[in-house]
Amino acid sequence: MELTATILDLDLDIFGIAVEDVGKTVELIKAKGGKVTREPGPVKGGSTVIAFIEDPDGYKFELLERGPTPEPLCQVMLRVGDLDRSINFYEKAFGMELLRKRDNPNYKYTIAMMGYGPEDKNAVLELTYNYGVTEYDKGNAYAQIAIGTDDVYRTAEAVKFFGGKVTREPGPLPGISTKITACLDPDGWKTVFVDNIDFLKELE
Ligand SMILES: C[C@@H](O)C(=O)SC[C@H](NC(=O)CC[C@H](N)C(=O)O)C(=O)NCC(=O)O
Repeated sequence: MELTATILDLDLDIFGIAVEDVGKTVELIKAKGGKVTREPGPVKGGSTVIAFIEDPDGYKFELLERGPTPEPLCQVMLRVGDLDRSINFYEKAFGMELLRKRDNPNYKYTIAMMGYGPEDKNAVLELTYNYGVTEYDKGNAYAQIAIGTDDVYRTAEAVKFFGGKVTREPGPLPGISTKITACLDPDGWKTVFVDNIDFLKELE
């Protein structure tokens, strides 16, 4: 079995990109030789027009039809094995808000949108629970999301307290002194937290 294909065919996350016309975007992608894996049309069980595409490495992107937005990279979808456990973790340890929850019994899944502000203006995490599926293979291609924090030390404490695993203790990165910490959520999905002020200094 070919390893890379196996990993990328598994249940890796999907990045969501908001575009104003999914049909036109898909035409452009096809014209440039890109791969479209799901043609434009309403999402099953809903009305939002979506399409799926893959980049040359096999990462999946969902195009979602929306009005203009300051943040087109609008979602990262993570499949989780226990939705309430994940909602609780992202609320308490990461300080996110449950923006909405939608059950789709016809297609046997429930999603919970988690974020730091409304979905039309901020990138959000889309936690997906497939009925009866409690574990996923993660492969070794996808790495992490990064989130800014005002205090990496307190963040790491909160992560430990609410059931996450700190994989990189908080502190400065050798060489550039930006403070970071890294952790796994209860499903093993990784996040790196970066000190907000240190990060801005890196951009100077
Ligand atoms: C608009 C917003 O609600 C969506 O795009 S949901 C997309 C939908 N998600 C799922 O089906 C999640 C469950 C699935 N079993 C999984 O694990 O990915 C989706 O992908 N729909 C596909 C379609 O063709 O409509």
